[in-house]
Amino acid sequence: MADSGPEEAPAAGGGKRQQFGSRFLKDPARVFHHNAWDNVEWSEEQAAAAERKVQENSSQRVCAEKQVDYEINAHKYWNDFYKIHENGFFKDRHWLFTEFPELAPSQNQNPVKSGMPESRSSEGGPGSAAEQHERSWNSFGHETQLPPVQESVAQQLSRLDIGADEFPGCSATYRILEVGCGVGNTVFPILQTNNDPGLFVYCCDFSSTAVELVQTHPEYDPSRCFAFIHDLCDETQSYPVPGGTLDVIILIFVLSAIVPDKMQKAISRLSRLLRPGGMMLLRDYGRYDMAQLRFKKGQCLSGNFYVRGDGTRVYFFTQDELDTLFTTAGLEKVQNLVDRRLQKEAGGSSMLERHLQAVTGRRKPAVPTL
Ligand SMILES: C[S@@+](CC[C@H](N)C(=O)[O-])C[C@H]1O[C@@H](n2cnc3c(N)ncnc32)[C@H](O)[C@@H]1O
Repeated sequence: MADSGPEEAPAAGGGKRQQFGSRFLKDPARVFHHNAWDNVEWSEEQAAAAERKVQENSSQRVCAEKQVDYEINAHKYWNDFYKIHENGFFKDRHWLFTEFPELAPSQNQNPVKSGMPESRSSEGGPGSAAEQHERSWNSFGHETQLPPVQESVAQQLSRLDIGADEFPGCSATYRILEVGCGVGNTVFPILQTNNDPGLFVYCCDFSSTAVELVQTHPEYDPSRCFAFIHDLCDETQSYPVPGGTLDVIILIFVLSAIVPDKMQKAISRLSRLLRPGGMMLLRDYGRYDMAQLRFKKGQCLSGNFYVRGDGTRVYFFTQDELDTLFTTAGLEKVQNLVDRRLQKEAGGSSMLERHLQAVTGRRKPAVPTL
């Protein structure tokens, strides 16, 4: 599996790594001195070549019958992915805390809140193709004894024997939810790094195999974390927290995995879980990422949406599209950036990789009702 996940660039002056990396290519003759450069712009010819490549690989679409299969069995394709790869991809997320300082310790400036939200929204109440994946994930060991993760959130909550006004993490003062958490490559670094006693981390994925791997991780601690199975496109499933109670929602390479016409509703539902001033953090594939350029004819589902050889799907965003999705969901833009990295390939040729770094957030305070 090729790994185009962000690497650590040495910091300017030997200090802390700067946001989005700081190894800039000032002298083109030095391009082969390092295997990655930050913030490299394409020439007009390169941009035109990328556009041609996408036109070419989009010219033949996957048939309707297969498209339906990829949609209704999406969770099964991801289960198969995790059954094959388990948690075997290792890459430390050094960029997590530099690019998303909201996840680092000492972010909990909120006055101690009661467990209950200001208001409840309708969300409330407990209620190998692998090489085509252009990034890799952290590796975590796990034990073999598995908890009953096939049960719904409601069943898990009833097993916890909590009342209707209580929910996991209800006494926490800083609540983070990661959606599409996979095997916990973001969740565990947060739990390891952020020792705020008021922190509680929720994480979900629609792959039961992935959630099992999180729940059986040796560092999974139910007093600090709640992992559950959840399909972010399923409007009939509720989240295990009331509306308006989350400080941060994280989406890392997950929005791109869902069908584009379900994205807006998914983001809008999530937005309602944020407290006023809460943040939604997203990192995902950008348009013309080299992963997009590498797709072959016959793998395109719809514009800029493709299926990999293992049946998992991926969309490539523009900044404007993300801006519309987030602002329509009632969020105000804090930051929306493209991370442009030039990665030198083993063969010597080089390509540009773009990962969108869109940090768009701060839910507007609710309009007071008369
Ligand atoms: C590319 S992986 C990223 C995993 C994780 N965020 C990370 O960066 O390690 C995409 C993840 O999204 C999950 N996913 C895809 N569609 C989903 C959906 N509709 N609801 C919940 N999770 C979904 C997949 O199971 C998979 O774990």
